[in-house]
Amino acid sequence: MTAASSLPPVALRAEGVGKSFLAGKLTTRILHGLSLSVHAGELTLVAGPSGCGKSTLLAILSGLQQADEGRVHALGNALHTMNRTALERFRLLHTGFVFQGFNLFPALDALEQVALPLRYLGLSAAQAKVRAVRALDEVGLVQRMTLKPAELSGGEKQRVAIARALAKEPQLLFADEPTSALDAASGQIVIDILHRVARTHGTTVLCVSHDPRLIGHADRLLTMEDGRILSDRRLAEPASFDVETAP
Ligand SMILES: Nc1ncnc2c1ncn2[C@@H]1O[C@H](COP(=O)(O)OP(=O)(O)OP(=O)(O)O)[C@@H](O)[C@H]1O
Repeated sequence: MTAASSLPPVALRAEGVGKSFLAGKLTTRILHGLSLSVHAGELTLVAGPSGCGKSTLLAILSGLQQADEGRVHALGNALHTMNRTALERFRLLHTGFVFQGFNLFPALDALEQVALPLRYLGLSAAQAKVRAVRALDEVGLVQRMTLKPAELSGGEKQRVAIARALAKEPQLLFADEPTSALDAASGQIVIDILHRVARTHGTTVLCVSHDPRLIGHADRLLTMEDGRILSDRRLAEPASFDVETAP
């Protein structure tokens, strides 16, 4: 496959996805028969105004929530047919998450934060430590791995959260407003890391955000409004792709 002339394989596909929420007695439709494809090894950014359904879309594409209608395929798996247990297993094996609020344990140091989920994957303590150190090195935090969240800056906390997600070596990385709580410089570092992860590991990175600083760093920008995709813009040449990085 020649990189510049064709797109990488599709890692995530939504077809006719609809979602409604009940608030009090009122049912509000959030996603309106939305369809999209996300390609492997790219950083795809979903932008749009607050409340347009970005986080709901991310939750459905990652198997955190189920759509009311439509079909969702992730790495070839039909998420819309899976029960809760199967979805949990899918997420454990294939996905990493980064959220605005970091979601770190206050009592654990950076190394422990990153190593802990690896134990759930069945790695020994020694294997988990090796992988955790490697992931912390990748985000430039190996020198600070004995520090707890209270001793780290916001940007550093988010980098620990990214390292925790990366250490699992997921094929899919989902980021929900990863830079919103950060100053410009820290936000820049975080988005650079996410882009590099997509390019060097072939990881499919789907990021939802209304932070305009992210746009210049994405390979592709999808704009949402009122539960629909309004525009789809490619910002960089498609990622080069070969069988070694294919999901
Ligand atoms: N579990 C839920 N129950 C009821 N309403 C919900 C639920 N989750 C989301 N919503 C509503 O769905 C709409 C879309 O929410 P969503 O978080 O997907 O939007 P968003 O584009 O990510 O917004 P923001 O940029 O502010 O995070 C909002 O009006 C929200 O209140």
